[in-house]
Amino acid sequence: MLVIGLTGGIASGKSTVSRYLRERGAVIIDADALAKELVARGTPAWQEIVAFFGSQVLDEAGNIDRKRLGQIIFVDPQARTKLNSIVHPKVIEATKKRIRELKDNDNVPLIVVDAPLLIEAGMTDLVDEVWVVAVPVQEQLNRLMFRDKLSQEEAIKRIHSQMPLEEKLTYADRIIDNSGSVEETLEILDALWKEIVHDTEK
Ligand SMILES: CC(C)(COP(=O)(O)OP(=O)(O)OC[C@H]1O[C@@H](n2cnc3c(N)ncnc32)[C@H](O)[C@@H]1O)[C@@H](O)C(=O)NCCC(=O)NCCS
Ligand SMILES: Nc1ncnc2c1ncn2[C@@H]1O[C@H](COP(=O)(O)OP(=O)(O)OP(=O)(O)O)[C@@H](O)[C@H]1O
Repeated sequence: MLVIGLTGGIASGKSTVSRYLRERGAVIIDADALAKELVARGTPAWQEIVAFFGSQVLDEAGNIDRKRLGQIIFVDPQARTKLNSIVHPKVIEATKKRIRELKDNDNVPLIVVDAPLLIEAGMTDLVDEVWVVAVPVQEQLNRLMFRDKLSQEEAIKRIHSQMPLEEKLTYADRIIDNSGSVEETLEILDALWKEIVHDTEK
């Protein structure tokens, strides 16, 4: 069973790609969602985050205030490294476990690990192929500012908090060009799906 690691910069279009693959029958492991579960109130990761960042990153109910934490880690590399060191090992373990469970299920045609930091977090060993969703940085910036209602300065900081696209591309087994319309990307994926499912049935 093929395990694909789907990655790409912030707002490059990973969710758009993974939604299509899910509709075709792939099972998606969403690393952002796993990370969210792993920092739920009272968990060991939550405790470590509160110990380091203080209660300024909690909302009134004691949950992590993601907006607040984001405002810190996207501008402060040391804080980001610390958060990553708390969360990433746990995301890796949870992803490994989920892949093992899914591999025991014969009905799953394709497993997709949707992880924005697949390469940065050292998760490429968990997957058979790395797919990188690519958009020119100016287009990425426009889409990010529009989607998350960020200023240009805030959006640039977020983009710069990740590995540059050119470096990500050196890890890519396949590059998914999402610079055109969504319809064009879906056509690319359609062809890719036929090729992959055909290959795995051989
Ligand atoms: C920083 C946090 C609090 C922001 O939460 P928020 O709900 O606003 O955003 P969300 O989780 O949807 O992430 C949006 C995007 O930001 C980027 N991003 C998230 N965390 C990071 C990070 N540590 N470094 C660089 N980019 C990141 C990703 O492209 C992601 O898709 C949250 O993303 C977080 O806890 N990040 C650390 C966990 C992580 O590394 N997740 C990715 C697993 S591969
Ligand atoms: N081909 C496209 N043309 C125009 N807009 C697009 C295209 N693909 C995606 N978008 C839009 O760009 C934004 C970012 O896309 P998406 O949310 O899929 O990115 P992502 O990589 O999953 O983001 P994140 O890293 O934050 O998880 C969304 O508002 C989406 O609707």
